[in-house]
Order: sequence, then C-alpha cells, then structure tokens
Amino acid sequence: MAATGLRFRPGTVFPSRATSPSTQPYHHCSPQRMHAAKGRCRLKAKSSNGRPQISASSSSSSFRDVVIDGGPSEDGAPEQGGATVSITVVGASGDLAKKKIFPALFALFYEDCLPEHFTVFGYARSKMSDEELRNMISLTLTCRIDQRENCSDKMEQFLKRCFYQSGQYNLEEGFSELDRKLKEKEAGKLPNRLFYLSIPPNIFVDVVRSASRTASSSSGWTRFIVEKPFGRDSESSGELTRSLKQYLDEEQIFRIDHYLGKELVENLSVLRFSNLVFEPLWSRNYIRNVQLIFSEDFGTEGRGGYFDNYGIIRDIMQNHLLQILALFAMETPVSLAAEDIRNEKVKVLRSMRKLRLDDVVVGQYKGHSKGGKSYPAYVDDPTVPSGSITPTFAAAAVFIDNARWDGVPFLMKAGKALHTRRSVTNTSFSM
Ligand SMILES: NC(=O)C1=CN([C@@H]2O[C@H](COP(=O)(O)OP(=O)(O)OC[C@H]3O[C@@H](n4cnc5c(N)ncnc54)[C@H](OP(=O)(O)O)[C@@H]3O)[C@@H](O)[C@H]2O)C=CC1
Ligand SMILES: O=C1O[C@H](COP(=O)(O)O)[C@@H](O)[C@H](O)[C@H]1O
Repeated sequence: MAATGLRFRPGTVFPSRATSPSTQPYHHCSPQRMHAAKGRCRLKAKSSNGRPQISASSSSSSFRDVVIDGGPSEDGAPEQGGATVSITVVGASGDLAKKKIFPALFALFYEDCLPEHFTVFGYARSKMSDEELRNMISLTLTCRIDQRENCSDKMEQFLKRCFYQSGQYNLEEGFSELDRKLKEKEAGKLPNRLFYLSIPPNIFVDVVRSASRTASSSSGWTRFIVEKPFGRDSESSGELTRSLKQYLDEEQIFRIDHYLGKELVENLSVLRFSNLVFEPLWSRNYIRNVQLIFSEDFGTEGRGGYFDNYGIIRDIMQNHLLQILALFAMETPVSLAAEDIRNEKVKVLRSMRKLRLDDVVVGQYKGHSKGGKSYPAYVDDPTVPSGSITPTFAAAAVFIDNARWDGVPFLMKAGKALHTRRSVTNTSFSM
C-alpha cells in the first residue's frame, strides 16, 4: 500500500458504524447525561458493536476514578446534611495552577461536574489575599468548552468559592490554619478533601507530610493528586512512592498525566475500539510506521530551574508520549476497569525492545534569526544555568516486539523551543 499519512486532529471523533447519540463526542456534559447522584458527571459512551468503549472518566488521569463526588465517607457512614469537597491547589501562585488547574476546575464547575457544595483554596508561600487570588485566576478562566450566555455569571459564582491561604510547604503551621478555614467552609457537612500538588517535585513529600498530618479530613476522604515527574529514574520513582506511603495509602494517591485527558488522546481509544473498520487494520500488516510528535512553540519561560534538571526526555517522552504509544498499541482490555487498561499498557511497555543509543538523537535549540526575527537559545533563558547541555529536543525510534507490531518503528519526537512550529501533540501513522 502507498504511504499515505493518515492524521487526526484534536477534537476529531470517528463515528462508529451505527451512529447513535451515545457515540457522539463526550466533551459536552449536559445534566441529562450526568449520573443521578448530584455532583457526578460521568459520561458513558455505549458501544454499538459489543466491544468496550472508553468513557471520559475512565480514560483520563491514569484511568483511576477521579470523579470528584460528594459521596459517602470511606467507611460508608451516612451523610449528615450532605457532603462537601474542598480542593486545595498547593503551589497556587505557579505556572501550572494558573494555566491549567484553575481553568480546569472552572470548566468542571461550568459543566456541573463539581458537587453542589465545594470550595477551592489556593495555597503557596506568596502573600496574597482572597481577592488577589481571584483576580489572578480570573485572567486565565475561559468558557472554552463552548460559548454559553451565562459564562460571566458562572465565573463570578466560581470565583466567590475561591479562597487563599499562604504558608510554607515544610511547616505544619500554614496547613493548620488552612485546616481551620476549611472546617469553617465545610460547615458541619461530611468533609472530603483533595490536595492538588502543583509544585516542584523536590517538595512533594514535605507537603504530603505537613498536609496529611494537619489538614486531613476527619471523617471523609483525603486524596492527593501528584504531578509529574515521579522521580528521574526507576530508583527515585520507587523512593518517592515509599516516602509518600509513609503518610498515605496507595488509594489516596493519584498520579496525573494530563495528556490522558486530552481529547486527541481520548479519541484515540474511541477510534480504535468503537470502529469496526479500524480494528482489522490496526497492525503491522497495514501500518508502516507510527509517529508521535510533540513540538511546542515556546521555551522554558522561567521554568528552566525545573526543566534543566530533567530535560525533554523526562519532561515529555517518558510520560506523555509513552502513554499515548501504549494506548495506541495495546490490545483490547478485558474491561474498562482501570487495572485492566493498565495491564494492557504494561504488556506493551514490557514488549518494547531495549533502546540502543544509536536509535536516539538528542539536541539543544540554539538561538537564530529568521525573517528579521530573532529567536533566543535555550541557554538565553535566565532561569537556565549557563553552559547547560540539557537536551531540549529528542527523537527515538522504538520497536514493540509482539505479533501485532513486529518490525513497525514508532518514532517519538519532542521539541521545546520558541522557534518550533506549534502543533499540539500529533499522532500519525502511515499505511
Ligand atoms: N507548567 C506546566 O505546564 C506543567 C507543570 N507540571 C508539573 O507541575 C508542577 C508545578 O509546575 P509549575 O507550576 O510549572 O511550577 P512553578 O515553578 O511555577 O512552581 C509552582 C509554585 O511552587 C512554588 N515554588 C517554586 N519553586 C519552589 C522551590 N524551589 N521551593 C519551594 N517552592 C517553590 C512557587 O510558589 P510560592 O513561591 O508562592 O510558594 C511557585 O509558584 C511540577 O511538578 C511540574 O513538573 C506538569 C505538567 C505541565
Ligand atoms: O507536562 C508538560 O506539558 C506541557 C505541555 O502541555 P500542553 O498541554 O500545553 O501541551 C509542557 O509545556 C511542560 O514542559 C511539561 O512539563
């Protein structure tokens, strides 16, 4: 077969053979599609061909059930006056919190996916009043799902539920004060608490120690979402898990990879498992090569302190691109339960041929001028140590030695620089 590039864009949803409303894109969550329990916003796509379909809640965030519900306490105790969820964004003054976390929380609120009674707290060392936090957040909130008339009212309602507590990460004092304020807002309801660690990895354990000791829920659940990177190699990742488990049970820890929540990535599973036409073609017999490309048209932008310690392979390839590769290549899971999907992904990773150095190219973007415009080098970012040799570009050809993919190269490419072309992560395969 001729090498035809078949590309699909974010937001593309491929209809299954029997098109029914249930197979339509599931990024829109209307009240009718919400579960009966208040505050549950789970979108189930029914399969028309008997094969499992991935639902929005199961295909995001490492496939753990991260529905933020206001359900009963973990010991099943009846709710007294209803439940409440308090979400504390630790590192609220930072880049990720502003760019992604607060906007995502607002999107959940906008789509009625948060419980009726919820509170959002920002926590960081920077001094800020509630009002200053609200002003900061309001700059990045958008009605990005679709334009609706009541967007600004909804924003106002959301911002009224946002508060701020300043404090250190390694001291219990700030978290005790947070605990006091949380109790006030919880107003005697069954308190569930979620902490989102939007902070550099070197302080994950400090925060978990202080917050779990002083600000855990007394009778509801307490959960922690931990951002990547989970260590820099297998040993340090194991060490991080061991440290977190001194204070938390595994069930309380949610490791997040935000690429799993992207429509492009969610659609990949829909494309594969709900289209009879694709399944027989999805193998070495018809696919010549697969390319997973991340190219970002901005550099480190002040995040050089973090990035320089990790580099592009650990920042993008080892997590985001590998997750996409595993979803692309895995066999149909026995069920959509988190463990079953995880097991299929693990089989793909275990079948990967060990990379040889010859199969990897790394580089670092230099400054240059083009069309009268000059583009700075990676090392021109003042937060990057001078003389750094950390890679900002990497490409690798990996092979999966199993019956389905034997001999098919999977090309992973990632670049982070002002002068690359903006393309959200792009998956393509040639047939
Ligand atoms: N930014 C992004 O696009 C993405 C980031 N991530 C991950 O999310 C986490 C947060 O990232 P990001 O928001 O970019 O990080 P930032 O560097 O913006 O840090 C977040 C906040 O943490 C505090 N902080 C920063 N450095 C230190 C330090 N050395 N010691 C103590 N506190 C510090 C600061 O708050 P204050 O001084 O007020 O306490 C800062 O506002 C990281 O684990 C990152 O890997 C994951 C995906 C994407
Ligand atoms: O995890 C990360 O992702 C962002 C890119 O995320 P996107 O959703 O905007 O594509 C990247 O900028 C950052 O370096 C990395 O840590």
